[in-house]
Amino acid sequence: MTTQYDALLLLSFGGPEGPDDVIPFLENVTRGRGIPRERLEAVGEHYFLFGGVSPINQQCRDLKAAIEADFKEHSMDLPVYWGNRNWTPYLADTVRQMKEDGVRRAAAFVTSAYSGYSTSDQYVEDLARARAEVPDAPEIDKLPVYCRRAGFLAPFADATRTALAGAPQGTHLVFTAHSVPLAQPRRELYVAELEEAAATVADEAAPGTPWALVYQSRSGPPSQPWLEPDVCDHLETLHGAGVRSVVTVPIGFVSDHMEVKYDLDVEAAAKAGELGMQFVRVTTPGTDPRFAALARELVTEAQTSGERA
Ligand SMILES: CC1=C(CCC(=O)O)c2cc3nc(cc4[nH]c(cc5[nH]c(cc1n2)c(C)c5CCC(=O)O)c(CCC(=O)O)c4C)C(CCC(=O)O)=C3C
Ligand SMILES: [Fe+2]
Repeated sequence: MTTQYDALLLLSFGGPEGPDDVIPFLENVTRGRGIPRERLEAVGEHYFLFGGVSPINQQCRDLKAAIEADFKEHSMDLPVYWGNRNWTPYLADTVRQMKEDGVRRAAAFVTSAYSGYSTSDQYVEDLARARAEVPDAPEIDKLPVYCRRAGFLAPFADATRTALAGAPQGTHLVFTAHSVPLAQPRRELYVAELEEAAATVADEAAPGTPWALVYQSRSGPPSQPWLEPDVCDHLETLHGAGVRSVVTVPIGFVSDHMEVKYDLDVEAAAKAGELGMQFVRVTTPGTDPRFAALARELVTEAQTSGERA
């Protein structure tokens, strides 16, 4: 079976772009999800610390431009659209625009590499909901998860190798991903894919270097169990074991958005500082040309195999 796509949709999370956006954005993210008010207020402060601007939207604009440049270079003649779950440009508005432009069948490249509810299934639900709002909406297939692909892993491996080259003997690698509730559907697969990705990057960057996969950015009520250990607790454990230097690899993310810039660069870095540990955080794939090219590879493969997520 072959599928012909006539557009690529970059599908992302969305983030506020000014102080007045912060609270409405957080309300969009947490609607009906039982996140305690105190947690919302605390996370609001993370955004206000950065002027109410999340880096994620500009990162999406930059990735879209990188994908367009890659398409052009490889004579791939597909328009690229961008829509978000939680902030403008809202997905439904993008789908409406695609429909008006005559798009019939699009492939969606999601800014998350893994299987699981938050990382994959929720984006599929977003697509269905947005399409339901638009009469005669184009078909939109989510492209397969890409956590095993070189276009995603090689930029991490290179950045990790470089960071380790400047770090002292005895440095540990700390891979981080967004925590999710233990009860979340498909949590086991999410964890298994993260473990595999971390092992691959550790092995490519520095075989034999001690590493662990830990979690960050937990929310939800304290009574609800989420994936652990938290990165800050892990730093304490390492410190107790005599480790004095870590290189942190945010393997669960594709760009240096707020969960990276605050939860790692501010919070975890401060924790390491208190403990007297050296803390280096490596960059995510972002607009690495190999990552931009991955969108084209996945579209091309989907067109020839008909494989979908
Ligand atoms: C697995 C996962 C990813 C990785 C996959 C992916 O990248 O999509 C991710 C990414 C992101 N999460 C982000 C922001 C937030 N996530 C929240 C809340 C939650 N995240 C969850 C999971 C994940 N989240 C979950 C289970 C919740 C609880 C509520 C719910 O069940 O949905 C909240 C509410 C406040 C709080 O409690 O933290 C905020 C503000 C941003 C934007 C950053 C920016 O602005 O730059 C990004 C990229
Ligand atoms: Fe999140």
